[in-house]
Amino acid sequence: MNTQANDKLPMSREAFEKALRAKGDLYHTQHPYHIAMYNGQSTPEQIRGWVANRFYYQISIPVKDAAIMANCPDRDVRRHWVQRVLDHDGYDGAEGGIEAWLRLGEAVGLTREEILSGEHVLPGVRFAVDAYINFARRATWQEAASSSLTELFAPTIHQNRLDTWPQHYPWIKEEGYQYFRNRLTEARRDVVHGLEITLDHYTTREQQDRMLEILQFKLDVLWTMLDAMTMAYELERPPYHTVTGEKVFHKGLFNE
Ligand SMILES: O=C(O)c1cc(C(=O)O)c2c(n1)C(=O)C(=O)c1cc(C(=O)O)[nH]c1-2
Repeated sequence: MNTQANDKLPMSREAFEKALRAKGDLYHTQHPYHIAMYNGQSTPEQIRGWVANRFYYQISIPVKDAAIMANCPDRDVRRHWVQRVLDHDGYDGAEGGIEAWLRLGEAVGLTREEILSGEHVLPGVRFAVDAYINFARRATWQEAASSSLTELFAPTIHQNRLDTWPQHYPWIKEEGYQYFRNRLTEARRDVVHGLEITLDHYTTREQQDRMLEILQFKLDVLWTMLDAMTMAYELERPPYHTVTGEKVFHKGLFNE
């Protein structure tokens, strides 16, 4: 049997979806920074560092989604996709995810001003998030859309936080948890649409393999953000720590 030729056969829709879901093994749920957070081993400073840094991801998501729409000539897709921007930015009658994240920030003891200033955002986090935005700007809309599919694995991580954080961190105010609650339904809905686009679009084996690389790229973005936070808040080696304790790293250049 010529296995090489067989290797090139496209995966069925089911097999392709299974291969995508298998990437969940590499989701940032497995990162030691996250493991520490839901095992109750994180200090308030580590939680605050995570919330302040993740804010940069939160404000970048709608920019990324608007970039996807800007490249998409399909009106039906845009009608669906625009909901993601509204989910984060909010609209009349709905405060949106960015506002909910700011409340999470306040609930863990940060001020709105310090979150909004971006002063805590580490260069490694910025570069990782910017890579995601830039990918969405340059890729085809289908490729950019499918890169959101790490969201397949996100409801578990949000639920996990809701299940474990209140017991471990009684000092976090209850109103901070609304973001995670909202995402349980929003992410599940996003995934249905993202998966439909992805399973329809990648039909040759070569394309399917490329899509798995795209998903790996996105996993790399998420993992790298936590690596930067590990250096700063666990190993206490933030950038320039050999020179100064000041947060001298750049801010205010992009997306702010
Ligand atoms: O807290 C998390 O672990 C997590 C992960 C992800 C993800 O997998 O990219 C998203 C979110 N949260 C999230 O809240 C969110 O709105 C979101 C949008 C997207 C995306 O790629 O379009 N990912 C994520």
